[in-house]
Amino acid sequence: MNIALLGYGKMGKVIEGIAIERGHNIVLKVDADTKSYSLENIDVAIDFSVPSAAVQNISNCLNNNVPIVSGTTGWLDHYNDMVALCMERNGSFLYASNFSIGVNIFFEINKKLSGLMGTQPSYSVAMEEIHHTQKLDAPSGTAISLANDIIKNTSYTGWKLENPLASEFQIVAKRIPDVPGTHEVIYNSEVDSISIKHTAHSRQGFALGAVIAAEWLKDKKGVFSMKDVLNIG
Ligand SMILES: NC(=O)c1ccc[n+]([C@@H]2O[C@H](COP(=O)([O-])OP(=O)(O)OC[C@H]3O[C@@H](n4cnc5c(N)ncnc54)[C@H](O)[C@@H]3O)[C@@H](O)[C@H]2O)c1
Ligand SMILES: O=C(O)C1=N[C@H](C(=O)O)CCC1
Repeated sequence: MNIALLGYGKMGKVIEGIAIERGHNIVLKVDADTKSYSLENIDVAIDFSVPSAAVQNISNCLNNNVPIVSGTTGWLDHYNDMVALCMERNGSFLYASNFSIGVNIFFEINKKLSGLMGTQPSYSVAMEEIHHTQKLDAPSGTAISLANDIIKNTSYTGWKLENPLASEFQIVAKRIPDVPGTHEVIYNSEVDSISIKHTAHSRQGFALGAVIAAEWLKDKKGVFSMKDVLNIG
């Protein structure tokens, strides 16, 4: 496949290596200083850029009939607009807050556990996410995905980074040098606690998942997530 990388930072570079290993060509790299570019002859674009650029990058692909895989976080207020544009253009759009297989399995465990805990009022929930110090958004996109499933399955109405209301739970976002991504969901009662935790050891899992998603999306039309690629959940 001919791949365009929209964002050539930490993730873009790891994705490049994996895509080449899997026999693909990186024919375009777009970064903050790119003045203009053409999407001609691109089979699929992969966007790992910055929150302020994601909507423009995704729209540009959809408007040029280029399938787009997006892993950028921190722009989801505009997700429904991108879904609408994809439908209007009969395009191909796949977003995932986390492309690693392990986290997508973790998402399913979180759904199951929150379903069980939803009927246990003696437990309260909290979440902790840890990432490297260059991360622009907090909490992480992955933490927001986990939180949305907890809210669906329990009586919690929302989350806050600080000072949650009684009906909300706290997401603690820590920034520590070089941490690729750790997420923990903790249920606490007077008598015990249950926690589930995912620890990424590097960016390889995110990047491999994004390339697999791009291979999967290339000849499909519609709006998808990593659940569709992995056929889980
Ligand atoms: N979904 C996942 O699995 C996953 C995994 C890791 C990171 N991420 C997300 O991916 C994004 C990128 O992460 P990173 O660690 O590579 O960050 P990074 O800061 O290392 O790289 C981002 C790159 O985007 C470039 N950029 C800025 N403006 C741009 C524009 N208009 N068009 C294209 N590129 C532009 C920057 O110059 C930079 O090189 C973040 O939002 C992060 O949260 C998602
Ligand atoms: O390094 C990052 O930034 C990451 N972002 C994603 C998120 O916000 O959940 C995935 C984990 C790494």
